[in-house]
Amino acid sequence: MSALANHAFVKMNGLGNEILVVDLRDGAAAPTGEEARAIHESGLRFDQLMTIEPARTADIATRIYNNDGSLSSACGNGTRCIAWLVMQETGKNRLVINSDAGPLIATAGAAPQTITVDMGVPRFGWNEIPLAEEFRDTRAIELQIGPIDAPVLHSPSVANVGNPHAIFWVDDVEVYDLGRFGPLLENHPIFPERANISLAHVTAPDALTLKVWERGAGLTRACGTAACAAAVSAARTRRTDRSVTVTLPGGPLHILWREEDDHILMTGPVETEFEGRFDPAIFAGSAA
Ligand SMILES: N[C@H](CCC[C@H](N)C(=O)O)C(=O)O
Repeated sequence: MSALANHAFVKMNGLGNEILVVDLRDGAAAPTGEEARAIHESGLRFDQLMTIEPARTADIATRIYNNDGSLSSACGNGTRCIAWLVMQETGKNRLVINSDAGPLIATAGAAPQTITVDMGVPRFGWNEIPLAEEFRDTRAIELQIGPIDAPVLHSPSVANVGNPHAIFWVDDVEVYDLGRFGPLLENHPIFPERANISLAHVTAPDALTLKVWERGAGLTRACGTAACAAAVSAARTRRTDRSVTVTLPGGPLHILWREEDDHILMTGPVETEFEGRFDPAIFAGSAA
């Protein structure tokens, strides 16, 4: 029987990005990808499942599962959610969180239930995204979708902010069928680790609108790492300044790509929805 049978969880969201938090500081084993997918498919739906785990060299550690069971090294909205929970429990207003993308610093925001996370430094090298072949200028790579002579989407910027992202620059995020193009681009052979796919519409030097097809999760109401990737790509292609408000379907995030050290600071809200325990029947079919 799975170690998660009857285990507690907290359902949260960050701007509507659905996050299921599982606190494993009681020593319970982390779920397998198959178990994470089984939880989602049981009807307890999420975009990402995030664990809270003990850490020797940080306040906590976390593991991030997409709802298809794949692991991600970064999740901005989910990191705000787990940081907020631990801050409520400990009274701390600053936490160090060990993630597969490295240590993240979370601090309590000025407004209630807002958190700022230092998401680290973006990487732009073709082999850091990663891409399957060399591209010297990752501000616009040769990738398009649609007829060769009249591509629907083309020349995306790519960035890695703990996970791989491709951002297509458009004049209206709603006129493209991202639900149809997203999986084709997510799984394109140019992305050996797949990629998160965004449509970005720059509306002012300090503002852009974003719509995201997430790797391993599909269309979501918000994606923190996509907001970070789009903000730094907009700045490096001189479309915006380094401090922008990114408006997603679920609402706005503020992103600052700090000049002095190139760290990305993401600020946004968290919301707690409900708590529960996993029905053992969820895991009946999984190998564990
Ligand atoms: N929703 C998350 C991103 C999850 C990324 C995941 N889709 C992947 O990279 O595989 C966020 O707020 O950053």
